[in-house]
Amino acid sequence: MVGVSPKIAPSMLSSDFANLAAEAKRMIDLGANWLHMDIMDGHFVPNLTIGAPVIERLRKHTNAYLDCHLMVTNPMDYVDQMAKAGASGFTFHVEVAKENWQELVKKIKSTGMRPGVALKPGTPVEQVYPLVEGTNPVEMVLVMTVEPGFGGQKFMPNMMDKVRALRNKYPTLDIEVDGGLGPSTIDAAAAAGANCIVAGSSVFGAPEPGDVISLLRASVEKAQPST
Ligand SMILES: O=C(CO)[C@@H](O)[C@H](O)COP(=O)(O)O
Repeated sequence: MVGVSPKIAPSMLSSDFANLAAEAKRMIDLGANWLHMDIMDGHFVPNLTIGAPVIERLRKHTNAYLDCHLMVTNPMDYVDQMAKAGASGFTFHVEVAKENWQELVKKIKSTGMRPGVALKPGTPVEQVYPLVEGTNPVEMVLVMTVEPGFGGQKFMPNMMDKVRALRNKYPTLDIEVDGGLGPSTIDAAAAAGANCIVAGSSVFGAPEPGDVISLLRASVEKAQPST
């Protein structure tokens, strides 16, 4: 498989938010590629987390790629503030961008952030195809493997059909999976074709988080040799 490399992204939702800068450094020192930041507005999902002010403060402590997942009803309202705060990737949900995704992707790109699109478990994968194939395409698809909103939920193996369909169509696309990923579920996700792996509770809850990060990476490398 050419062009995709493993990106292991601990979900900072499971970190000690009171020590976010130290937690971010700890994850990068342990081998994480990205830091996954869950932005929730209490409306698109029934939970409220962090927003641009926290990204901005965290950015002062790390150069890491901040992979921001916007679980919000009005993603357009967040583009400028997230870019100014120092977000690296801006992934919005297709369910709330059916009308304006072209404008949204254009705006995200104009700020220098990398656009991605996410889909909830109940959303057919076909809905994201136009966003990957357009003249101004997204650069990542995030397949939710739990209902968005909370960490610590059970991985939904039937979402692997979506991952497989995307990988078959787009051999070099970054495909991210998020929700319930850990040592017991990574092989299914990697075999289906996911290369960007978000993992919260399995990493932060482990006695040796670095071992889990290494295991996740090894599984992706084994399933998808990148040369
Ligand atoms: O976006 C979300 C939840 O909505 C995720 O990023 C979770 O935070 C992943 O947590 P685990 O399922 O790995 O514990």
